[in-house]
Amino acid sequence: MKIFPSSSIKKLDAYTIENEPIASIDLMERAATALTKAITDRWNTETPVTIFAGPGNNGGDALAVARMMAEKGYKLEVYLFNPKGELSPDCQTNKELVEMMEEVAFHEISTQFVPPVLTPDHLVIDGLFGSGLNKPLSGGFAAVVKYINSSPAMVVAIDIPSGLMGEENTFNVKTNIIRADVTFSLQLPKLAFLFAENTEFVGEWELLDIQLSEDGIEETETNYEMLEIEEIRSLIKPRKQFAHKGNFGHALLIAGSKGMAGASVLAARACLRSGVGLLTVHAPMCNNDILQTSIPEAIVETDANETCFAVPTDTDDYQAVGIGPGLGRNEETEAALLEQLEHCQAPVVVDADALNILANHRHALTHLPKGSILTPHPKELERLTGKCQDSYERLMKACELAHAAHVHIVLKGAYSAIITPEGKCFFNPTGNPGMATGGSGDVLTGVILALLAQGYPTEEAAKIGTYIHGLAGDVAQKKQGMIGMIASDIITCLPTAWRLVSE
Ligand SMILES: NC(=O)C1=CN([C@@H]2O[C@H](COP(=O)(O)OP(=O)(O)OC[C@H]3O[C@@H](n4cnc5c(N)ncnc54)[C@H](OP(=O)(O)O)[C@@H]3O)[C@@H](O)[C@H]2O)[C@@H](O)CC1
Ligand SMILES: Nc1ncnc2c1ncn2[C@@H]1O[C@H](COP(=O)(O)OP(=O)(O)O)[C@@H](O)[C@H]1O
Ligand SMILES: [K+]
Repeated sequence: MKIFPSSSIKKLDAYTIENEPIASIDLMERAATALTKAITDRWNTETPVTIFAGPGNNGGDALAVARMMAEKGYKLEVYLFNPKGELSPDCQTNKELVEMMEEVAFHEISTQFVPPVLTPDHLVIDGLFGSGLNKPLSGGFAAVVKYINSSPAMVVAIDIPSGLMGEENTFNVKTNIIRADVTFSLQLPKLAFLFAENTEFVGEWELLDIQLSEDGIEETETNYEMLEIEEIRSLIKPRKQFAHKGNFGHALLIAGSKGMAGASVLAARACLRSGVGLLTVHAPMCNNDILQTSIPEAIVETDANETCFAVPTDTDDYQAVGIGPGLGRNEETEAALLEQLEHCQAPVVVDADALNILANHRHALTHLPKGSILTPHPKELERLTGKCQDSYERLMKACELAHAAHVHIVLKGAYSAIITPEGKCFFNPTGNPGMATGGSGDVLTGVILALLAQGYPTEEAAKIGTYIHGLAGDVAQKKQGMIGMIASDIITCLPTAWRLVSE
């Protein structure tokens, strides 16, 4: 599913109007019908409703919703803010229709605004501004937003909370943004919905289908997309009847140190549960017995060092290398990692401590093997790029890094972003907060490593791996609950996740 910036949404709107064809007022009617259904499905006619409409088409939507809800018997009060004495044509049309309805208490505000009483029983519908917002709210509009936010009423936002920009909010005035409980967004999600710091504004969000032109969506380019199960399913290669383990690659995992054998065990198990033909784990001597007993399917190659990774190994026989989980950061490991990366030909998944080491040797970032993937969580990314003020800036910096280093980046978290060197971002919808537990990231490294070893192109390996990892987390959450689940449960649920997307 594509995610468009506000500028493209306008074009898509125009494309639909021209090519369906449909009059813009009828498209607004379609949006309002979907919005009214979504709202009336949740709140009954007993709910006192106060609607705040702005001068543009977001306000037009709100006024059309007011008319439709009044027709269904809701008791409504409507405030239309028109300080410039200028409304969009469709907003004007809907104003005239609402004005005529006796059952609606309608107020058009040009200067003085006496705020209505809002109780905890009230439902506020926010239709002040939508995708046409072009600067932070200020003056009278900011005052209305603050009033709504300080009220005890439930708030539903139409399309996007008023005051929130669709993409970048780094320099926005946060106090002047509606804090919605629910956002009913039209057709496609906005990039801003995917950022943690915006949940306080967006609340729960739901998409409403208003049948914007499918051809228009297809033809309109964007750098942002949400992954969907159908795409992942189409990427997974079926196994041939006469397949043998040689067809599924030999992966090398360089992981673990004294006290952190667990990270290597988790990554190795996840790799084996993701279809790899053979797996060798390179580990310090002290972890040999742990690995041999806990993962009989893996081959263990011991480092010359007792407690940490210190001697680079030959990677010629491997189709992919995973490096980082539980590696530690001592000097010997640092030197070994840099040398290992310099001489490696196979694509590498670089995670955890390997990323932290690279943060101290940024020059090495531009010499990573072709097809490599970095899997940082936000803190690890900031060690590589410098501090970021918010998720949007972090995403932009990750895009710059992916471009400069010619690597793919999986920026982890809720809606993990898979970023290509060309600047495309694919957001992952699977996963849940139960995965915020030590070791979850090690599991992801193992899954992506297995896919690279099987010969999946880098972008596909990152997309499939991230999606499956989250899906396994969702299966684990259903079985164990968010609080009780641990990283090993994600591994246990990998087979079910694979079956869900491949059978
Ligand atoms: N997606 C779709 O296909 C469909 C979309 N639809 C709906 O249309 C909505 C978009 O409507 P829109 O383009 O008219 O913009 P909207 O947000 O109402 O505001 C524009 C007005 O605000 C003003 N303005 C801007 N910033 C301001 C500020 N800080 N402070 C003060 N004023 C400010 C700006 O004035 P300007 O600055 O340009 O003079 C202009 O007058 C969309 O969110 C959805 O609800 C559906 O109806 C049908 C299908
Ligand atoms: N709230 C969440 N929603 C979805 N996925 C999450 C959430 N929290 C964590 N995850 C996933 O869990 C993994 C955590 O990785 P990481 O932070 O590296 O953990 P660790 O270092 O403990 O292995 C990532 O893949 C991340 O996307
Ligand atoms: K709004």
